Amino acid sequence: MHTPVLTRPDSIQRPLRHGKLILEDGTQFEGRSFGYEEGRSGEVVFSTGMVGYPESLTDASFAGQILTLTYPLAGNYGVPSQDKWEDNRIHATGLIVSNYIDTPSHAQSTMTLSEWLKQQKVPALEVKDTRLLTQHIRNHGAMLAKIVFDEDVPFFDPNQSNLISQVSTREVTISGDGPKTIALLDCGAKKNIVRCLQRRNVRIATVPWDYNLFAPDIPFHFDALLISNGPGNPKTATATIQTIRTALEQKIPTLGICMGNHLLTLAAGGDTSKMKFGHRSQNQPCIMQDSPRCYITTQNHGFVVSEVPPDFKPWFINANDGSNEGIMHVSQPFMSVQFHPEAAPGPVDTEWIFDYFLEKI
Ligand SMILES: NC(=O)CC[C@H](N)C(=O)O
Repeated sequence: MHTPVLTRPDSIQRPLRHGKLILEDGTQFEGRSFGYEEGRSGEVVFSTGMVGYPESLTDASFAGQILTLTYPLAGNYGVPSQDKWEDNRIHATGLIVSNYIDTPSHAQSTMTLSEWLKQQKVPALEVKDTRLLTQHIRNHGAMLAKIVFDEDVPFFDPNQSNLISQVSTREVTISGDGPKTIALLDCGAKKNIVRCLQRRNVRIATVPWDYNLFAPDIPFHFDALLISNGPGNPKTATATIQTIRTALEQKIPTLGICMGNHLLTLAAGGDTSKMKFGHRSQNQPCIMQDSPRCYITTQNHGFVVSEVPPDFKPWFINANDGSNEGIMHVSQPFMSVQFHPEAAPGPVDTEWIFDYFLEKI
């Protein structure tokens, strides 16, 4: 009887190339490379989500960050086609995993995670003990780090520069159709924000982070403002903060998402600060104020609202650590959330935030 011979794909027998993850306090992790082999530096962060590496890597909010996945397997469902990504490229600076799986199995997979990282020129290491790395970040706080191969690279602090200007769109784009128009201030917007709005029959004018929405000659009329997610330190986006301030003065309904929560806070006279190690996962519990409801949310942020602006009240509070998860004006339709109602990846339990906002317009 014929015995089938099972051959392992060539890619499994890939040559081993080692690299190091070096933290700013000198801690080092040896790792096996499965991405592009060039040194890079940024801030090392961890995400405790179990899925969603295609969405997270293409989320511009991760620009400047080396993303550590605590779920022990990565790569096992491959990489979907570009229309499923959150932007048309990988934004994360690097990727750290425990076990890389080079034999994906998924109906929508078009390539392996390793092939994708190499194509996109993003380094990645399999360091095995991602638990130790994560405990280290939790104990000592967020820190700078670099992935190095043969040549050393200097540390780079992404929170000192305006990263939003690097990832925002350069042009005005009109999409969707409906009686109302939302101006979307693109600070690095995930594509699922526009997809969620398009499903709700609104017209969307996506504009650059520093676009002057109040210039007399802008080519569209808008009824409301949406401020997107985005990378880095909110205090560097001074042009966006100024635009939001004018929108509030003109009583334009405004919704902020994640970076948008920070920028609305700063525009309205509140304050933001950096958290010890941030929230990155798809199961962050947020309690809606004045209600018994707790929502399970997707999050990815290192900054937080530390001072709610005058005439605003907290809208959501994190059930784990009591931090602010959203604000709402006491009388005007101005609101923002720290989590991602557009999910991608993660639960869609808070997509109603879009409906709630659209009702206010
Ligand atoms: N997802 C986001 O918009 C992140 C906001 C900001 N860059 C932070 O880290 O807090």
